[in-house]
Amino acid sequence: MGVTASQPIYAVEDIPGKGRGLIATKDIAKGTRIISEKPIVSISQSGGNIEQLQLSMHQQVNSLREADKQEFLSMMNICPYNNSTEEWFGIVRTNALPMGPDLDAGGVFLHACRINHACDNNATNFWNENINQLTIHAIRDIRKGEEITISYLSSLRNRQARQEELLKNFKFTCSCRLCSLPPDQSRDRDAKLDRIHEIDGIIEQGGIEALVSAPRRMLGYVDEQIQLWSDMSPNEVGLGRAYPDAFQIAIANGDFARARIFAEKVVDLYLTTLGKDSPDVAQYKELFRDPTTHNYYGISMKWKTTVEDIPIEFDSQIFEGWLWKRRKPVTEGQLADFRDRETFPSFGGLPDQSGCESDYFDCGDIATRRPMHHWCFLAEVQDVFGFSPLHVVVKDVNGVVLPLLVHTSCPGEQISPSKIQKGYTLAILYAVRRISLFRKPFIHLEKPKMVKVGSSRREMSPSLTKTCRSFLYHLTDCKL
Ligand SMILES: C[S@@+](CC[C@H](N)C(=O)[O-])C[C@H]1O[C@@H](n2cnc3c(N)ncnc32)[C@H](O)[C@@H]1O
Repeated sequence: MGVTASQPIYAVEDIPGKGRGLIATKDIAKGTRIISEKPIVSISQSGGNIEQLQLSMHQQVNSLREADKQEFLSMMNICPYNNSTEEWFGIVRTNALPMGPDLDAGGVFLHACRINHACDNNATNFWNENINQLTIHAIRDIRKGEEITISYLSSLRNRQARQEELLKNFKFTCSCRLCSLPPDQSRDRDAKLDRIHEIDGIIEQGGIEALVSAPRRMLGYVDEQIQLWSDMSPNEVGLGRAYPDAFQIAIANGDFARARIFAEKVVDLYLTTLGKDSPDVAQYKELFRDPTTHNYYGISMKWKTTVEDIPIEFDSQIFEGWLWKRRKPVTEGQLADFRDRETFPSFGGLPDQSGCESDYFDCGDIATRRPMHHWCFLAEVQDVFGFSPLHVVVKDVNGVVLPLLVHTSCPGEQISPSKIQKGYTLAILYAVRRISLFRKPFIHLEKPKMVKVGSSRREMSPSLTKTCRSFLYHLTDCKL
């Protein structure tokens, strides 16, 4: 992978209905670098107003070697013009590919700009900052005689959105394999692409905050995106966006093990699409070696793991389940697992009252939100100070001792004093943590029935009382 072709492996030819284009003159293996090229003309968005950009372009074109100038002038122009400056500007506008450190510049490349668009492109373009050149890599095996194509789109959307973007920006109607699918197949694909796009929006909107407040949900979204891509056809560029998201979710929560695996996947993908001399490959190789060097590391340590936590003997389905933290299907009557900190969170792991998205509720609105799964705060009672509201000192599942108030909205249904004693186990279903600056941490409950107390005197109750046991069955059996 990342191989550079030693001789040209393509020829520029006339392509019916598209002007000119690039045709493979040999079989090209996936990952091959087809082109590596410097621009002959470039303009940057930060290079001033339109007159200044036109002047710069004029000077660059006029200083080209005659052969290059003729080649530039033979390039396609989809913009109307009244004079040579406007004509040349139109050529740049039609052909420029993104380049520069922040991709805020556009460059005209003699070879790469002859490549036509396809929504199911077999090659991809990237600006490589290390070698200061634009690269084109094969993202699929390309057969001799096949046209080499890239994507002109900002992202792969549904057919209508793609057609609109291409017509608006490049003045053509795409008739690639994807755009020519029969309506039913196209509808099915479009629904998947719409969902991928929707998830992109959710992840972008959620920002760093959601990576920490709802990491499991966010990881689930990326998992869904990757499954959608695999259902269609593997899309190196789409996956190249999804895996870095998964990496960030893992490392923002201290999950070294998963972060390392995601970093490795990014390296594999980038080797194919960008090549081994790309700065992005170097960056993710370093993150694979030590994920903790990422600046998100340590924002939360909720999922703290080490490299030893990477499972080695699982079959691939179990491994994928572990990697994406997929919820295991529960069978009726199955007891909840005490070691599962999502089902039995510590006090610090409970959802808080803030309106933000969390892994626990279906939406951020306190009035209407519903639990997305079952969870239970378990704690051993260390001391009892009062009953209205319940005021106790407890030790949570992490062994943290803390004073705790349990408020309920129904004063008539307070927990009976006789039910709570030192050494008993307190179990609160769907507990929500509240912390205020001047008060003790507390848990507010809408329904006192959500509190159960067991008389186990053992540390953290593998032998809960019958009440608690049925309560735990309840955790896995009841429908939300
Ligand atoms: C950067 S140029 C590509 C090279 C160009 N075909 C040439 O002859 O120099 C972009 C223009 O090529 C044409 N083009 C690219 N992909 C196409 C496609 N799939 N179908 C039809 N025209 C296409 C459009 O006119 C578009 O504005």
